[in-house]
Amino acid sequence: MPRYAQLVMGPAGSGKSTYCATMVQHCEALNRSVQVINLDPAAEHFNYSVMADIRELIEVDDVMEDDSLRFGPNGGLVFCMEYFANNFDWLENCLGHVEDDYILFDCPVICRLYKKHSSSLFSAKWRKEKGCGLVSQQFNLEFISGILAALSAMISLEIPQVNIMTKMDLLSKKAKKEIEK
Ligand SMILES: Nc1nc2c(ncn2[C@@H]2O[C@H](COP(=O)(O)OP(=O)(O)OP(=O)(O)O)[C@@H](O)[C@H]2O)c(=O)[nH]1
Repeated sequence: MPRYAQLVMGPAGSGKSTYCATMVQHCEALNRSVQVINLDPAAEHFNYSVMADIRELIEVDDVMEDDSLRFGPNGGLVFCMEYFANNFDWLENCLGHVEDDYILFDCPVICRLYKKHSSSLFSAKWRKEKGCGLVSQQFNLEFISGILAALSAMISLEIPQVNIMTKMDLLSKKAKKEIEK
C-alpha cells in the first residue's frame, strides 16, 4: 500500500503548524486519516496530536544548554538535524506501524537545512522503499527571498512542490490586487 506525505516547510512564523492543524481538521471532516510528525526540535506547542515528535529524540534547548557544545539557536538546530540524519532509524520505527496513512511532516524553519539535509534525509531511495509520494509546501511572506527559498527546496528535494502564500488576509485590497497582477 503506498503511503503519501507532505513536507511542510517555510520561514519562522509563516504558518506551518496552522496549516497542519487546518489539514487535520479538514481530513477529519472528510473522514480521512492523516497523521502529523513534528520534525522541529525547537517546536513549543501544537494544537493537534502528533504521531511522532523529534523532541523525543533530541531537543534544541538541551543542545544549547550543553556546555561542551555551546551552540546558539541556529547552530543548535543544525546539530539536531545532523543528529536526526545519523539516527534515522528513529523515524523508520515511528512510521513502522502506519501502512496507508497520509503523513504531514511539520519541518523546522531554517531554509538552508533543506538544501543541506533534506535531500539526504528524504532520499529518493527512502521514498521508494517507503512508497511515499511527497508533496512539499513552501510558505512565503518576504516575496523574493521566499521565492528563492522555494526554488532552492524544489531543486534539492526534486519532488512535486506546491507554493502557498499565507497571511493573505492581512493584505489591503490594493496589495492583493498587486499580488494578483
Ligand atoms: N492572519 C493570519 N494569521 C496566520 C495565518 N497562518 C498562521 N497565522 C498566525 O501566525 C502565527 C504563527 O503561525 P504558526 O502556525 O505557529 O507558524 P509556524 O510556521 O508553525 O511557526 P514556527 O514553528 O515558530 O516557525 C500564529 O499566531 C498563527 O495564528 C494566516 O493565514 N493568516
